[in-house]
Amino acid sequence: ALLDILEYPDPRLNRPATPIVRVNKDILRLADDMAETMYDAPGIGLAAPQVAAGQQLIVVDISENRNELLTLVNPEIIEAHGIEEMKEGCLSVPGVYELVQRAERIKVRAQDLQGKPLELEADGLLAVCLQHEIDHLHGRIFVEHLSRLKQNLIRKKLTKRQRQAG
Ligand SMILES: O=C(O)C[C@@H](Cc1ccccc1)C(=O)SCC(=O)c1ccccc1
Ligand SMILES: [Zn+2]
Repeated sequence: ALLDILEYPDPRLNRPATPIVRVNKDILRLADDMAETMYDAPGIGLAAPQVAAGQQLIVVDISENRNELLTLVNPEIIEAHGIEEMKEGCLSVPGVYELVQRAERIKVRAQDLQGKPLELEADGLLAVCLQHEIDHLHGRIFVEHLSRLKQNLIRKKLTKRQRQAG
């Protein structure tokens, strides 16, 4: 099912997600709904806090044909190297695209939906997207990497937009 994506500055976006102890059918359903919601948005990633779910679960698909879904349970960055800048967007901050500095290459440890441990190395867009999604699990939005001034402008713009939307 399509889920509602929370919009900045919703306080639920700043709440750290809790680790998933056991992947049960509710988590499987959430992962499925998150993937459907990501493809529909469209986006290249989505984190559970963005759909008001407080679990450590993210979905990512940066493929051209939108058919290489990556679902990560309790993901954590265990290695980070270099620095790169990339323009980022966020489904919770519609219409805002800003340059953000992140690690150029990372190693991520997680579990898959069968609860099996997995480790993956990433660079380029996948590394940026994984860092962006894992930030969401810690209650961090990409705009928080920007200047205070920019954050205030974005907050004003979005709250005005939300008022108009009624
Ligand atoms: O809010 C999110 O987590 C989704 C976000 C992920 C992301 C985008 C760019 C850099 C880092 C992380 C998005 O997918 S925003 C939409 C977007 O960037 C996009 C949408 C369709 C095709 C390609 C990109
Ligand atoms: Zn985001």
